[in-house]
Amino acid sequence: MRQPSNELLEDLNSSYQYLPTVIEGLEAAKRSKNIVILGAGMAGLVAATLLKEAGHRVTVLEGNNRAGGRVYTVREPFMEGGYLDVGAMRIPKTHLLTMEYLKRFRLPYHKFINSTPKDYLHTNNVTVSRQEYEQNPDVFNYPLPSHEKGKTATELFLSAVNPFLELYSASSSEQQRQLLKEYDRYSMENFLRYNPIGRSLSANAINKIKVLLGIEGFPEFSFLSILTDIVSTVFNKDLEFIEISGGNDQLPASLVPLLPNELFYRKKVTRIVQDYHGAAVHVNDTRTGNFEFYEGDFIINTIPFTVFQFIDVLPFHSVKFEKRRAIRELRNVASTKIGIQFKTRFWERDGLGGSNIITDLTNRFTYTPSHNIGKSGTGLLLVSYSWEDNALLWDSLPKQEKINQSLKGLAKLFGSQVYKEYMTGFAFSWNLNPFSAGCFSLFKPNQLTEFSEVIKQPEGRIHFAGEHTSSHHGWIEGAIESGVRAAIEVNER
Ligand SMILES: Cc1cc2nc3c(=O)[nH]c(=O)nc-3n(C[C@H](O)[C@H](O)[C@H](O)COP(=O)(O)OP(=O)(O)OC[C@H]3O[C@@H](n4cnc5c(N)ncnc54)[C@H](O)[C@@H]3O)c2cc1C
Ligand SMILES: N[C@@H](Cc1ccccc1)C(=O)O
Repeated sequence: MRQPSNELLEDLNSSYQYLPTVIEGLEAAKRSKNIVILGAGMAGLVAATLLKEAGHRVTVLEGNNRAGGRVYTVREPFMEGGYLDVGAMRIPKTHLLTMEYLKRFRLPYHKFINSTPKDYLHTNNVTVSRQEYEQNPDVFNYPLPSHEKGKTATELFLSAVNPFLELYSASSSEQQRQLLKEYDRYSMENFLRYNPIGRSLSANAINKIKVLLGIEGFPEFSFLSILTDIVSTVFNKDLEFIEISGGNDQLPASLVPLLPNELFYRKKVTRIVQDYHGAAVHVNDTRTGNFEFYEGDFIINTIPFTVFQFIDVLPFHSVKFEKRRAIRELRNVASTKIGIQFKTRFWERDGLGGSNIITDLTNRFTYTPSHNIGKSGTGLLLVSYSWEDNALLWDSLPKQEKINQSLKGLAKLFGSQVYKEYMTGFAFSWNLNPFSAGCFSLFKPNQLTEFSEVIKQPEGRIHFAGEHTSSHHGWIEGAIESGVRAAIEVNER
């Protein structure tokens, strides 16, 4: 997909400003402070290491038994070194903060193949390659009016959004602010249906876009957020992606050794109490069952707002009303990933070494691995990757039934060989994960305008980081951006 106007993306992207701090570190602490950091995902780990390097005393409290959070690579129950990035799987090379950390830790990486002309696309019971589809966009027989025929989902989508992007690019800064406020009212569905600036699309054309551009699960979410977070990234064919060779969890794992005496696991935060003296964090140690508390001058919270709702913050009025509203209303969309290990890499016989298969089956997106292409031995497929409504469906099934159903969908593309090739499988629902209650934050209409600033503002001694407080929702880049921002804020207090 052609990148929507760079101007809109650059205006909404504020991570680049933090690159110097990632490279050079924070300014030395004027006064060493005690800082308690909640969560050892990428945001917490980045904030903690920067503040420790600057001379502060940090304590990181992680509720789970591992660091990394939503960067999560699964190696069990797979054999022969098979692994699956169940969380973050691809890193855009334009995500400079993330790329800087890969460089710092000398982490090996290779191209993540995000789409190829040979990708299978399967909708309305028709299977063709991406190349065939792009040559004949009507191959899936979507019932469309004549003026919408002959166009791919991307072309239909761009025909609807380009007038807005062009108006935005041609506007002054003040006019752009007004445009964002005005267009923030729209969900993706309503923008496409009632397009205030261009030609509205038919319901069937919108369905073609939702299925093939992956937004079928959350059309009621913000037009602007889906456009900037999703469609301009994972469906942008000009964007190059990489993955860390051996699993993306090596990135958080590289930060952990920098915190040998500061990082504590299975410390589930239950309460925060702050006053003009300082702040205390109450935890339940899930190993011993003991209740403990940790005191500090300041707190950096990276826990996603979803599960943060289970944490008491006292005194009640030390958190302003608008922040509490954002904590209640900001969603983490659901996502499920199902990985299956097979005896051979049978998909490579169809030329699908590294590919992104898109279907309207319950599997939705299938990715063949971008590593070990052409090598003999077992192969590990991300058989199903789904978001929001498409993902919630999978929560209705027990684990083995998830595996069986995803195999059934795969057999529609590769035949019954999938059953003979099957070795073992793994399924993970981020919606059912007690440490995130979802996959990544995504604004609903009006939340870009109403929440963008309030969600990252400190509340007394509590600072807020995490991908949801960043300009890159749903990306490691956003977590790093927010960790650096919060570290700068606390370092300067
Ligand atoms: C399925 C999926 C696919 C993704 N794909 C990509 C991708 O391809 N590329 C990309 O760049 N990004 C991707 N992301 C997004 C990326 O993984 C996240 O944006 C990033 O990892 C979030 O980091 P964080 O530190 O903000 O939050 P988290 O990683 O969620 O860290 C928060 C930490 O807080 C802990 N915690 C929660 N509750 C408590 C509590 N009560 N007490 C103590 N600790 C607690 C959690 O265990 C966790 O470790 C994906 C995410 C998912 C889920
Ligand atoms: N970054 C994740 C999820 C995501 C996609 C698009 C937008 C926001 C988040 C992925 O690449 O799959």
